[in-house]
Amino acid sequence: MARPDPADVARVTCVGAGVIGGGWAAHFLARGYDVTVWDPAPDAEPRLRRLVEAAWPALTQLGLAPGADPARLKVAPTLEEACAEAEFVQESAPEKLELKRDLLARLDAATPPGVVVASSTSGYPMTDMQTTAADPGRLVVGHPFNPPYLIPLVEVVGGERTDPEAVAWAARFYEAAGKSVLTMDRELPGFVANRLQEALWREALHMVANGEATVRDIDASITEGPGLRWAFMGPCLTFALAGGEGGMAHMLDHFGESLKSPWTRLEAPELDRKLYDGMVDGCAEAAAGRSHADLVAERDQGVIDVLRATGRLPEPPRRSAG
Ligand SMILES: NC(=O)C1=CN([C@@H]2O[C@H](COP(=O)(O)OP(=O)(O)OC[C@H]3O[C@@H](n4cnc5c(N)ncnc54)[C@H](O)[C@@H]3O)[C@@H](O)[C@H]2O)C=CC1
Ligand SMILES: C[N+](C)(C)CC(=O)CC(=O)[O-]
Repeated sequence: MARPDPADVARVTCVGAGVIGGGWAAHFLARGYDVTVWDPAPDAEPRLRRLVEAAWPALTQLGLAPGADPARLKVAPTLEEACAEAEFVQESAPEKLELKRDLLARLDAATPPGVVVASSTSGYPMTDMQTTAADPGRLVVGHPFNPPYLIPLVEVVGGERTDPEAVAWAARFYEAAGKSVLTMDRELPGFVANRLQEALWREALHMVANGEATVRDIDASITEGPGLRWAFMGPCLTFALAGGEGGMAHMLDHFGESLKSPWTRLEAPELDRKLYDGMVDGCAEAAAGRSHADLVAERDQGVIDVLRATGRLPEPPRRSAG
């Protein structure tokens, strides 16, 4: 078994180098790891290097590990070469169940025995993805949030055939890599945060589909409203304060009944052409001329400012992982 101590990992492999795989690569590079990436798309490498370059100013503000350098990013020509010396593998391929199943089995075959392989899946239970791997025991979910180089949370959970030791190892590894870990002891599609986000998202889509609110209204209702509180106090404690000095007990006595009135729609709306175009056009209008790169820079600075303002800037890494 070639599973190093989580704090001693020096070489990480990222498979799939899109929004999330590229974001993971930037995070691990900034934390001083040697990062090898494999992605089958012909344009993957220039896309990845652009993403890392765009992320680096934010990462520099947060503090780089000694020796951290984008030059320590290597792009491998094959999956097998990418995994041959990996001490940890993060899979971030498209969210398609069959693809994940096949890919995780290939990663398992190509990675040294015992090394943990984590999937970035947004919601598939590992039990459904680990069905064809020869060693399903080392396969875990490590669900990040975009961008993984700034949002601390990663949700960690195993499947029915995952070795609990691999789950515990992954949690310790992510902590050593500067993440904030929520370890789940059972599987739940969508884990914790995406179940919450999806409920809100379904409702947003219904409101746009029905012409009840615009994309701008929906975004402003969060950024000018509950989003300000959620950055530092979750929905439960926030609502406990809605009960005044009576706290959550008074909140439930007062507003419990209204939960039964049909405020929200739990069925997803049909994603027809009209809704699709309404969301795409609404977002273009809300962007108000800002390019994708502008929005990424604005978001990155915003996250750093919120972390700083709420006293949660991560400790800068003190030593190189390599
Ligand atoms: N976009 C997001 O906000 C988040 C996405 N995730 C999860 O991360 C994973 C990746 O999503 P994104 O980065 O958004 O997708 P993406 O579409 O930006 O990137 C996917 C990458 O995978 C590559 N790819 C295609 N086939 C592949 C294969 N067979 N093996 C390896 N790589 C392959 C593509 O070339 C592409 O570069 C998904 O499981 C998704 O659910 C998790 C958290 C947030
Ligand atoms: C859109 N998404 C469901 C893929 C988002 C996530 O999984 C987490 C995030 O970054 O919000």
